Amino acid sequence: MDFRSFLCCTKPSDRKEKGKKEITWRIFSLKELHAATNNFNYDNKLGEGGFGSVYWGQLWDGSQIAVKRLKVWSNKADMEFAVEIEILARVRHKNLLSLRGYCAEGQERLIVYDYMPNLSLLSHLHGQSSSESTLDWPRRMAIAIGSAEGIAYLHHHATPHIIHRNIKANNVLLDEDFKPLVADFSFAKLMPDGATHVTTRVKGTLGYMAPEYAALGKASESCDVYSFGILLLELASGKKPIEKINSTSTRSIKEWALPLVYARKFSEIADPKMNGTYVEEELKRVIFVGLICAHDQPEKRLTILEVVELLKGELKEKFVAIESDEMFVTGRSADCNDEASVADNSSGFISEDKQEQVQEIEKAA
Ligand SMILES: Nc1ncnc2c1ncn2[C@@H]1O[C@H](COP(=O)(O)OP(=O)(O)OP(=O)(O)O)[C@@H](O)[C@H]1O
Repeated sequence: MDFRSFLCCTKPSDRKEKGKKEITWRIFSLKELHAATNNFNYDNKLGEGGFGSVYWGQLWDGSQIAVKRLKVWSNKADMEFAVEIEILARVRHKNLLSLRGYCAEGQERLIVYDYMPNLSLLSHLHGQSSSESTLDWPRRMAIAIGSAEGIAYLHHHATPHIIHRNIKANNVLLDEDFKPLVADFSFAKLMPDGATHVTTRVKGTLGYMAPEYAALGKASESCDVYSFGILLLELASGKKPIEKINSTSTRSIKEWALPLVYARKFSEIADPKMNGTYVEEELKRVIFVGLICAHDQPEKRLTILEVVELLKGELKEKFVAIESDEMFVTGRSADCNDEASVADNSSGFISEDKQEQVQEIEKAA
């Protein structure tokens, strides 16, 4: 199917707010995007992902944009492009990076977003901005709550519900006030009404993938919750989801954090870059919620709505129950059995091509 037929129902939306008509996105010409990005100049390049490269640009009105340009055209890539546009055009929430527009001319496929001046959470935790200690504790809490609210919109308010399938620190972008915006819907799936999961070809990032999804391709909202749990642990500790401990083995963030939680040594989990300046109760909350979200058994995980409330300090009784969960009181829990310890992939990125053995069934349960 050509993307044009796929997008036949996706028109720039007119939203009436207080009598004002707001056009939320539009179609860009290739010429306009060439002009905005200085012909996709290398100096404008912000980074590269599975879909292609992302460039900074400026439009004639002075507004700054980020343009994602498809690497190599293929029918499959065209379809993924259409899926991302289709999903982006549906979502509008303060914590989701929305669509500014797209361009499809010849074999060129480009997606246009607002530029996020503070780039990704990854760059502040582990990348070029990490030495500047830009993330104090209040900022980390606001990022945790805001991104959970963005995901809650996808899981509970969008129609049909949407699973993101690639929640990770590179996909949480930060605006000028460090407000988080969940981005990158290239792997997202629309959940058929009433379905508990969809079985699909595995795509995602090692270290963030729920075990039942990595092994069986069973994707559901709770897979996003798992990934978000890993993200919470990363945000609290500044550690990467998977760490190389010697030339042959790796350790997941869960394997590292759980023994410290058994010993209730929360200060040893806290990111040293915060120099001890965090709210202990909140740190504990982020760690317990992160670990229970990243439980190997999907039924033990929380819903993202519960996550939002718990992070805000609500659902006190639920939190007491979480703290005394067997995961945190027994010795080494069987829960450390995630894909991280068996897989070592330097990019951490799983594309469909590397997973040809997993059959795409696309069947609603
Ligand atoms: N709107 C934006 N504003 C600022 N930077 C952005 C924007 N969108 C993407 N980027 C940056 O561009 C880079 C590439 O992003 P992209 O979403 O293509 O890939 P990724 O998330 O790094 O990897 P993957 O494709 O594996 O998910 C990232 O470093 C991201 O921080």
